[in-house]
Amino acid sequence: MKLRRSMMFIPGDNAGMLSNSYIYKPDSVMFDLEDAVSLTEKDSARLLVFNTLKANLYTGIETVVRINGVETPFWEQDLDMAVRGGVEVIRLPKTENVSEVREIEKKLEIIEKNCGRNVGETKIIAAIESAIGVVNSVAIAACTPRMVAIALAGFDYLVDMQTSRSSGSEPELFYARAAVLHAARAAKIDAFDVAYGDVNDEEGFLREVKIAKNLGFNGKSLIHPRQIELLHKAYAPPKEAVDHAEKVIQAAKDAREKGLGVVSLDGKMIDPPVIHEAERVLLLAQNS
Ligand SMILES: CC(=O)SCCNC(=O)CCNC(=O)[C@H](O)C(C)(C)COP(=O)(O)OP(=O)(O)OC[C@H]1O[C@@H](n2cnc3c(N)ncnc32)[C@H](O)[C@@H]1OP(=O)(O)O
Ligand SMILES: O=C([O-])CC(=O)C(=O)O
Ligand SMILES: [Mg+2]
Repeated sequence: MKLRRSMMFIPGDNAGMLSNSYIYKPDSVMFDLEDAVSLTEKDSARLLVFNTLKANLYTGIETVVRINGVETPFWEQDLDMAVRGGVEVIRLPKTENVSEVREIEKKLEIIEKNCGRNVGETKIIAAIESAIGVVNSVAIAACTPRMVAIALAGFDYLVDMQTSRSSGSEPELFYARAAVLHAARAAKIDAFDVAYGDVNDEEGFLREVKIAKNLGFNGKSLIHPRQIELLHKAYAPPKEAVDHAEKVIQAAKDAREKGLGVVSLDGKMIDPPVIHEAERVLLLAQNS
């Protein structure tokens, strides 16, 4: 089980941020070659990100590269560089349908073979940034074992929907959040909520984190290190939940040692999903 609460964007052309952001300890870092990088900087950013990956600075932090979309002239070079650099996950922006993922998969397989990596080793996260992406998200989430998560990307999505962010309960994101989350859960993969753009608005950020957490998202895409600790704290399980999870794991262990198939705790049956949830709670507690 892997924690994916915080995935922090780092612009791929910012050498300073690329070289020291491991200090902030997000669960994942996302080196961006897409919208954070201007057209004139695409080539130099690609090289900078390659050197960053090769330098192995981000031990214990999942590395993700957001490549440019398959409709651009950049994506094949982005993919080649990222895989050769040893990236763990490719984030595909503005994903609209399964055929785009298939194109990425085909190319990934060739690059992995060429550079001696295991075929299938490079994972994919599809970012859903449009109405058509939301509609197709069930198929996108389930289309390949490489897919480890899908992410809702609120900025582009709301432009496509011809609306903008409100504050409060954000009805404009409700359908997309619920749809993307169901697609992820049906495919048994992780789900990321939208990035929050106002890095100085702690209250607004936490309000949004609460919505995402209560709906069931694993975490959020982030754009500033200040958001990491706030997010991790909000996802920390309460003490009662941790105590209960410890009891569940102990009861399961005792039953296994006694050779019992059925586990019970305080008269209640403990089944595999309950044990799985207890493991998740303990993992969150250990890392918050
Ligand atoms: C719609 C989309 O596509 S969103 C995804 C693409 N966007 C991005 O990638 C943007 C990522 N974020 C950023 O570039 C920045 O946070 C900005 C531009 C929003 C604000 O940057 P700043 O004004 O420098 O913020 P601030 O002064 O508060 O930064 C404090 C420190 O955090 C660092 N920092 C800020 N954001 C980041 C980040 N995303 N990653 C790593 N370090 C960061 C700064 O370098 C600075 O470090 P220092 O103290 O060592 O100098
Ligand atoms: O992918 C993201 O989280 C950010 C983004 O591009 C968007 O919201 O349009
Ligand atoms: Mg976008």
